[in-house]
Amino acid sequence: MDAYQNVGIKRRMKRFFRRDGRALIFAMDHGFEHGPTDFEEHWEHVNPRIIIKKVVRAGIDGVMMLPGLARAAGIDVKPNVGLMIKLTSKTNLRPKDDQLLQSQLGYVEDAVKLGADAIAATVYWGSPQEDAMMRQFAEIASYAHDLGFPVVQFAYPRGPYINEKYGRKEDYRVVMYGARAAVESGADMIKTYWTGSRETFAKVVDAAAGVPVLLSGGAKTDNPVDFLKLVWDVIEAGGAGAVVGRNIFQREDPEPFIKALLRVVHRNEDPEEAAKAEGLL
Ligand SMILES: O=C(COP(=O)(O)O)[C@@H](O)[C@H](O)[C@H](O)COP(=O)(O)O
Repeated sequence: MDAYQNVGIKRRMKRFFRRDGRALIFAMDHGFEHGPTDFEEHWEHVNPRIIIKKVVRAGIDGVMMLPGLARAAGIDVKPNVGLMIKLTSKTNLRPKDDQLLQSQLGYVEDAVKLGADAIAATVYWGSPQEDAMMRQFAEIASYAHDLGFPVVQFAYPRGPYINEKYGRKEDYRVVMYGARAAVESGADMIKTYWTGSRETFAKVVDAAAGVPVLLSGGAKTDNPVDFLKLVWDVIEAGGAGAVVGRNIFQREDPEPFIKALLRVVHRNEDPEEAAKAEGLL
């Protein structure tokens, strides 16, 4: 028989991942990490209750927020949608030397009180402050696991040595390294960068040794089909889906776009066909 907490972890994982083992998750921590200017293109989406209602209506599988935003809009994340609470962050206002550190801004207990289904934290692998983030993650993960919560690691290679050695943080060798480090530090889901090709992303998926790997969305593409194609490549490479922020809330009408993404993620639909089916083309 499974220990109680193992059942909790498995049940909560299913609130994000459908039977196909894939998930599309909406991210909304940008007001804190990037600043509210990220919402200027469609300013009404700065209001979490407005955008959360839209993404839930479109059929999103999960929503990721920081604790304070979940306090404002967590109630709009319907019970059939997974709620991921991220417990670490940083502002874009802090000095440059401190930009490579994510600090803890909430506790596992806060996520529990908010009705979370998963708990997330970022580690910048390769940062001069890697040690602090590793310890932070270990503490969060250990306690969350004891309570039956799956833990998500935003495993981002970032730091001067990475740039020196690999040229760019999206180099597959270093993304793969970050994904592996996430697995070995106890993550149940991994969110990371696109490596530029299916072949290289497949290696990241292999290095994750069965732990689901989700794409970190990135900047909005002007053509929505370009982003659908990117997510299609992730799926074809064995990725488990995507965590998407700007590509959703920076669009005037996010609902058909989310529906098209869901077609790609869950029905393996060709991106152009999915876009046509949802009236994007
Ligand atoms: O990791 C994050 C920000 O990363 P960044 O420092 O901008 O590379 C997350 O907080 C975002 O929520 C995540 O990147 C998903 O949002 P989009 O990238 O799709 O906007």
